[in-house]
Amino acid sequence: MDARGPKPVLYVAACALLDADGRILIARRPEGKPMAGLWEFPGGKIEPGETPEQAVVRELREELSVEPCERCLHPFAFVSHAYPDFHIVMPFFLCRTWDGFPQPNEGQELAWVRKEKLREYRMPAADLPLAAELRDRL
Ligand SMILES: Nc1nc2c([nH]c(=O)n2[C@H]2C[C@H](O)[C@@H](COP(=O)(O)OP(=O)(O)OP(=O)(O)O)O2)c(=O)[nH]1
Repeated sequence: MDARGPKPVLYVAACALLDADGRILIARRPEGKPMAGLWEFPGGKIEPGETPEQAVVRELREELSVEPCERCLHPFAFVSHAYPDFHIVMPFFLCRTWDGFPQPNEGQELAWVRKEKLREYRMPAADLPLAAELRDRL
């Protein structure tokens, strides 16, 4: 807490789609959004009443026209990170099976990246431990 009072806590759910070659899908946050230009894992805010899995399924559908089945989402790690203005809590899933071919529905750039190469893409601070976990544990 500081003079401005407690920071809001933001609950976000995200997912690494893994293709048959072991590459990971990342998306570049479009202009106009907070953290524009940084590369992130697909996902978004968890809405009231949603489970993290439901939030991931909804966000993948909206952002990428991809349909994972909920049971194909495997919990992998979670993030708890203090940004200057908010605190993010982010359950993070792996998914190897989905329907559809990822489309950049929100004008975002997409990239399929090998885990060793993730560090070459600038990511939000909260994602850095996730990129390291993917490198070490996949
Ligand atoms: N989707 C996603 N968001 C991340 C990651 N890392 C990270 O710090 N974030 C932050 C950025 C945002 O402050 C927040 C996600 O909010 P968002 O704006 O993408 O969510 P949303 O799609 O629900 O957005 P909106 O409807 O409010 O525009 O979490 C990540 O890997 N993926």
